[in-house]
Amino acid sequence: MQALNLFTRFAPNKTFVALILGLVSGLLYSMLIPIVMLAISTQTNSDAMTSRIVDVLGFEVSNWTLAVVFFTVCSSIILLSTLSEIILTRMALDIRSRLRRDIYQKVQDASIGDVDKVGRSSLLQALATDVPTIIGGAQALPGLVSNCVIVFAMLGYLSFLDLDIFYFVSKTVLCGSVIFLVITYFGNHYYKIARLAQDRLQAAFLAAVSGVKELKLSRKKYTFFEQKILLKEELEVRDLQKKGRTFHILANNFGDAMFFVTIGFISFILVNYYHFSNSELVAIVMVLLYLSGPISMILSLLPTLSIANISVDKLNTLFESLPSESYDEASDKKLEWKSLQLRNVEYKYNAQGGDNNTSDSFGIGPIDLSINAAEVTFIIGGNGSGKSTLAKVIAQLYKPCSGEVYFDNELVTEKNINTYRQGIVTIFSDYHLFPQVLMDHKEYDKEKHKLEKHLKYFGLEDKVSVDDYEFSTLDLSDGQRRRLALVIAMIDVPQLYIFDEWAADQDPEFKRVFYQDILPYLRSRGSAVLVISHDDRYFSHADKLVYVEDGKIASVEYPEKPEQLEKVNTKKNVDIEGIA
Ligand SMILES: Nc1ncnc2c1ncn2[C@@H]1O[C@H](COP(=O)(O)OP(=O)(O)OP(=O)(O)O)[C@@H](O)[C@H]1O
Repeated sequence: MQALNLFTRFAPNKTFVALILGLVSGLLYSMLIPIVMLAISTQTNSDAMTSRIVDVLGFEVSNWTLAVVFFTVCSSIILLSTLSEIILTRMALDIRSRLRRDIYQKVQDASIGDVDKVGRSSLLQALATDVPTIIGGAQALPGLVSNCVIVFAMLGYLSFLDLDIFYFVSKTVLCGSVIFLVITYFGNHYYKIARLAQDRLQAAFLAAVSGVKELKLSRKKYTFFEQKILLKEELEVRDLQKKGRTFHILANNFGDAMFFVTIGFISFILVNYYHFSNSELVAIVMVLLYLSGPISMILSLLPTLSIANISVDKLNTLFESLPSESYDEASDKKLEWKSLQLRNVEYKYNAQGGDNNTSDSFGIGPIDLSINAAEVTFIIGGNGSGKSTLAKVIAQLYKPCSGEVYFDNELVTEKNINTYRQGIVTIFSDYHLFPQVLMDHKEYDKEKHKLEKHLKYFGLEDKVSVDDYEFSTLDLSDGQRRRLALVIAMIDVPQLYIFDEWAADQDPEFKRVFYQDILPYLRSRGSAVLVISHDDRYFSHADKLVYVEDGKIASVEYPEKPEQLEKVNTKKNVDIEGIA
């Protein structure tokens, strides 16, 4: 029923209409047999028949009134099923799009820590598997309703034909349903485990794609990875789904078999105990045969709905793992500040629970630190000392477990965090380059020229151009990609820049340009600039040097400025001031 709840939540009107259409078409379908039976039974009265024969387009039509009713019902069924199919397809597409949008939104609103914990593979699997499975369930629903209506109406008609046979068939259907549900339960159980295994398979596949170079260069590693990880998950999913599907097929066929046994039992055994007239027996068997179609439909649709329910459960769990971290709708208005202060701030990975919640998970703090506008602060320290973690707390991407963050005198809360984030631009080591310029039309027209100047300044003008919001290519060297990221970052004038080892893969010339030209330039525009660096040669260019050791601030220094900064321009000799 989770699937039905989801549909009524996302598309209440369409779900309602689709169910009503299913119900009405079920009722109409169930009218066909009584109409035909009535037509046949009236044929026995030949006088009445002769009087009712009408000539239509050269054909003799007996029982004219019933014929009109029959064709009206048939045309209504065709009309309703066409309408229902259109509504259903549109509803399915609506729900699919809503579910996908909900997933995008959840990822956007959740904390980085939660998104990391859930992982790319689970999110992709939700999009690739759960959403289509739920849509399959949505499409099965009206068919299920209409077939249930046919079954109930036909059972009603059977009770009118013969009460004893009705009781017999009802009891058989009830017993059959219980056994069917028990067998289906086992099928669902395997599908549930298979669904969890699919997440692991997706993770393994992503690893195989990301690590294709490493695996290609080592047959030994590839064999181990393929046999022990990728194929292990692949075969597990396959085997679990096979078991699940087998139980579902058994349940379906058991249902069908039960039904045929019932018809046979009535036709060959019960007839000997009850005295039916020939026409009664024909009517009963016709009703039973007619019932077999809808019952078989219900039996095949129920597993589809059960699997859709498993996916709804999975999606709900995913959504619960991605709670919204703030209720602040970021405003476009930039909040200006002169100083960002961390007071007694602590952050610990996996602090909110989860499988990896071990007491020895890494944490930083308690930390007291100020980052000031128009100041270049370097964060330095050994590998794994917590520099990037600290930078992510400063960027308001990681929420401190304790302590407070202030922008000037304003405390960061769930109400204002998104707005403060709008004034921060970062290039972390796992930065992402979008192939498009993410600006609206007005801003793009205004900034395009500046973008082109920046590309030239960074020596990229022969490599990348921008046309109609699109970069011509992102197939660049690592150093060039980072330069392109900086080109984009510099378009804006944010309150705070954070660069995490930006210069690590730059050639010596661009390293110098970064430390000696770019950082002072960004500072001169009034931004606070935070740089994580291992380039000790340039530490003297910082206004403030924060040394981090084992998640804590070991020292803060204010280096003497070198008297004469070596002024070096890019290959194209464009002055940094010229790019503004
Ligand atoms: N997503 C994560 N989940 C759990 N622990 C993490 C995560 N990212 C980093 N860590 C832990 O935090 C520690 C500090 O990592 P961090 O990236 O902050 O170090 P760093 O000082 O920037 O190192 P480097 O100079 O090598 O970039 C690491 O030792 C690692 O164990």
